[in-house]
Amino acid sequence: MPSPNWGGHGQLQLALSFYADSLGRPYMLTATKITKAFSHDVTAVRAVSLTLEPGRITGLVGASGSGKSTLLNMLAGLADVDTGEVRLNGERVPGPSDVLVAGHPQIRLVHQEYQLMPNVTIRENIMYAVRFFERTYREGRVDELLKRCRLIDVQHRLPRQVSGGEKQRTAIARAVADKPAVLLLDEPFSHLDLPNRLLIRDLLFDLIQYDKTACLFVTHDATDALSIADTLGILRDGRLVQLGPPAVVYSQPATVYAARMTGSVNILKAKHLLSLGLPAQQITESYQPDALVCLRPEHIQLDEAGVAGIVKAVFFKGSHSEVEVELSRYVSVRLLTTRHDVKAGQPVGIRVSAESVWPLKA
Ligand SMILES: Nc1ncnc2c1ncn2[C@@H]1O[C@H](COP(=O)(O)OP(=O)(O)OP(=O)(O)O)[C@@H](O)[C@H]1O
Repeated sequence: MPSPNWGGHGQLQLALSFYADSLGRPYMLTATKITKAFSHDVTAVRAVSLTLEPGRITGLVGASGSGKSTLLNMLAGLADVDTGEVRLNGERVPGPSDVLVAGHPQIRLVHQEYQLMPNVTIRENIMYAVRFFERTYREGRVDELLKRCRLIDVQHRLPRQVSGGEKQRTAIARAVADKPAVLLLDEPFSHLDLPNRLLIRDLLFDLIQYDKTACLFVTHDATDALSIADTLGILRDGRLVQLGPPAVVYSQPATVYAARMTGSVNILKAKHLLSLGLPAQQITESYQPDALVCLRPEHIQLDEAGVAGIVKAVFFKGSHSEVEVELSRYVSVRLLTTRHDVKAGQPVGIRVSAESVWPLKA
């Protein structure tokens, strides 16, 4: 049982405070219609509402400038909201203009630049977060985190003497060291090579499940969000345009932007579905001719008996290839195949099922 050196907290209350409020309810962060403008023509976040639940991961995907960092800062109590509110288990999270020291003790934000203390070791950086706890617990917790974050071999080095991935893992270890209720991460996977991305993804998943932290991370690349998040949000121009389970957002994107932000996609006018061999009656009954629809590449198959086209390009992706097929002067589509014998210029046939076509808003 951990017991920090500050007075006033009974041990039971402290133990509860790691996972729940004083009534024993698990921590939940809610944002209700929060908005932030920097000037009359720059509104970075517009009426965003979301809930972060214990042990669950929410990923927010948005292009550069879509308001991700501003949103994180408001959720962490590091920026004032103009309108709306952020609450942790019903209690308002104050902004910097309401308190002397900005930030909430139960909410941690890991920045893109890691913000490690440059002149102390990796171990001491993590230790700092649990400096108020008694020595035995403190040492044990740091050892545990060094092990889980695979930092044991570099623990006595300074931040400048370790790799980007090791710095990122140190920043995460430091942020979760005293088991905050909420962990917010700004682009945790950027600037990292694939092995490090996978390591951090697995590490986060593990830490959040284990400590029942409510987690939100923002990214401009949906690949990681799709694989780790329980809920996926799409942010555009400060607005949350879609929020739901990753599989739903991926297969039923609300808008063209949501479709493009979540992976490779074919976006067509409904009238061009005729070139894909879909029945004319079904198309005219379901869509206006110029309505936009989308079709993921994996839902188009190569099939000799299908609609004829010519391969324009083949992009090798390791486990599969993405193949661009021209079907007419106006219509080309991308499809996925595990075949390695497909070459540019080759005539092929393709097949699509009508159920995999999804209508989009512009
Ligand atoms: N301090 C500020 N003053 C004025 N405008 C700002 C300020 N901070 C951010 N902005 C503007 O608000 C908008 C959202 O910025 P924000 O940094 O939140 O986006 P982001 O999605 O995190 O971008 P990136 O992925 O490039 O980091 C942008 O148009 C940005 O130029």
